[in-house]
Amino acid sequence: MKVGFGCDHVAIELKNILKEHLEEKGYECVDYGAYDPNVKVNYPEPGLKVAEAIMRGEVEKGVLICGTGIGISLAANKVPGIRAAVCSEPYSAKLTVEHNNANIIAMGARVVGPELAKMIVDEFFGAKFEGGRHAVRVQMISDIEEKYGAKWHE
Ligand SMILES: O=C(CO)[C@H](O)[C@H](O)[C@H](O)COP(=O)(O)O
Repeated sequence: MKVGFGCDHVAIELKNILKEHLEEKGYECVDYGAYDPNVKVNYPEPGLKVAEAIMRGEVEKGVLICGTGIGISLAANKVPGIRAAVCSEPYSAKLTVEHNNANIIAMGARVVGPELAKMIVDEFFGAKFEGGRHAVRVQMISDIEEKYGAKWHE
């Protein structure tokens, strides 16, 4: 599976740790920045890049990291079809795939340490969407996007 990574300048170290962690497990990781901790990057930029990469089919899922994981996920979720979930523990990371069919996991470099972050991504990428009643609810989220005229386009 190809995974897109994005972060702002405060989360580069954790991004690199998680990239290496997933690459050791056989995932192909595509890095959409930020790259240099000394160059400030506004979190909506990487959030948008990874979200659009998923919608274009360049990568299958994404990992987004900023100080809290919140801002970067808010940006990504503005792209129709994106379901980015901020998780600070593994249980939610598993359930957000099983129940919400999340395609991006977001977390905060100022919130979780590297070992917990690895557990979070392991649960996220190891989980499978359960469909059934959950598919009805995920479709309702898509219906809200459509109600307000949000449609994915290049
Ligand atoms: O988590 C955040 C946004 O959702 C943090 O506010 C940013 O990552 C952080 O603020 C960026 O670092 P800065 O030095 O405060 O610009």
